[in-house]
Amino acid sequence: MKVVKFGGTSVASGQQIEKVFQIVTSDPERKIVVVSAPGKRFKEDIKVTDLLISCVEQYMNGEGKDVYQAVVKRYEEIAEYLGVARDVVDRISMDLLEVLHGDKSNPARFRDAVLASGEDNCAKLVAAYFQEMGVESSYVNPKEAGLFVTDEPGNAQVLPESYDNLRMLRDRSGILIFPGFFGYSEEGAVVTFSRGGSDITGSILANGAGAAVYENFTDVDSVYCVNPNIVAQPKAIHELTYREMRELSYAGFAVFHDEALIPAFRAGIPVVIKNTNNPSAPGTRILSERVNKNGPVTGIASDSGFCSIYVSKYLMNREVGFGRRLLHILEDHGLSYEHTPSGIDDISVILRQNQLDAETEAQIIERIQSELHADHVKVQRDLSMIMIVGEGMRQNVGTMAKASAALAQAGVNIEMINQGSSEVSMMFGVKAHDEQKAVQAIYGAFFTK
Ligand SMILES: Nc1ncnc2c1ncn2[C@@H]1O[C@H](COP(=O)(O)OP(=O)(O)O)[C@@H](O)[C@H]1O
Ligand SMILES: N[C@@H](CC(=O)OP(=O)(O)O)C(=O)O
Repeated sequence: MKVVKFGGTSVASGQQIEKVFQIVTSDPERKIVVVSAPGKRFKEDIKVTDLLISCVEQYMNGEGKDVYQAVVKRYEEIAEYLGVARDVVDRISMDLLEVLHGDKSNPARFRDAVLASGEDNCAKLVAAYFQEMGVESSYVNPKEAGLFVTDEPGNAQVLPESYDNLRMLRDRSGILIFPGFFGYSEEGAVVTFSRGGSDITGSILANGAGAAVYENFTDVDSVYCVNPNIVAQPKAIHELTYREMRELSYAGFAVFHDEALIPAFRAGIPVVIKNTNNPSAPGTRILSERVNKNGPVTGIASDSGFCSIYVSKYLMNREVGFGRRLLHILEDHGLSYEHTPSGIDDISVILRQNQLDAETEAQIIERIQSELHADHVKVQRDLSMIMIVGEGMRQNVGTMAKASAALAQAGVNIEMINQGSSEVSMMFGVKAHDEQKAVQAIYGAFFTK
């Protein structure tokens, strides 16, 4: 049995959902189908989830209804194209209106309820279409199926008991259409995963239901060794380990959510990334182990929006607890960090800069100076992190030298280097305006020579 997930681009229009139908019904093993909310139909289009975010703002501020109408229009157009009965869309528009008029006393909860409706309504529509096509199928609600999550709005994590509950899905007949992106807290509230989280739902279901494989359908033939929006027609990756993919997704490969690997990995279920628009292409397989047929580097990922807090103090190396006290200050301000490259007398803490407003920055600098007696504290904003990943890097000498030489040749100044302790990754920090140039230079050094 297979669990199959279709991303936003795969359910963006009636034409796309026809392809979904063909793909699902062409293989009797494809039994559990996870869908996202309708995504972009063309480059400048707006995803339904993004429309719903605007809807939340409009309804919180008591403004107009035009975004609500734009959301309903997306479902209307899909239903019309597919010939789905009008009352299905009427129900969708009434349900969404009810959510929008619901309790707003907890804005994060209200937001999650509205955002989750994007996938929930899409699953209802797809199930109705499959039924009209004469295929036994049903919409499955995550609460009824037992997908329970932590009560962290916009950032839920699956609760372990969900896996046993979801095993029961195996016994249901027909094709099950399951909305991605959200589950329910133990108190019964809708809570979403982080953005792109329908990938996570698919992986949880694959684990719970004991699937033989988790197929993730998107709009590219494979995972490429570099973001195709940065390098034109990059090399395709045919096989990756879970560890490589987790590092690459975490560092910027938006094609698959980094938190979606663990549930499949724990159950040893292979993940296959495939293209809805070209389903016969073999795609990319993500497995526990692979034969290393490529060079030391498997992929190069990058992401912007980071800042670093640089702290120096003479004899820092001898001061027991310095790092702990520094991180404790960040913890007090509710900040999470990504990396901590360090030297003898200095340490940098890298964070996502959207967490650090000017006021928090000033408070933190003041505390580091007064409580830790640092010699120097400096915050640098607008950094990008570039991650080079590959299982083959463990046995290879000179990867760092080759990458830094490529950056020097391209005129990119390296702000910091961190050799990942996992031994399969290394990271370079550069100024955000150098990100593309840096990725292209490293790609050139490892993949075109
Ligand atoms: N290394 C990569 N390989 C393939 N695609 C990538 C990579 N990095 C970024 N992407 C982008 O990820 C997109 C697919 O992810 P996403 O937009 O979330 O699709 P979906 O609608 O299926 O969820 C691709 O169209 C591509 O632009
Ligand atoms: N629709 C949600 C969840 C998701 O996974 O979407 P997509 O499959 O389009 O990445 C989002 O936009 O975040």
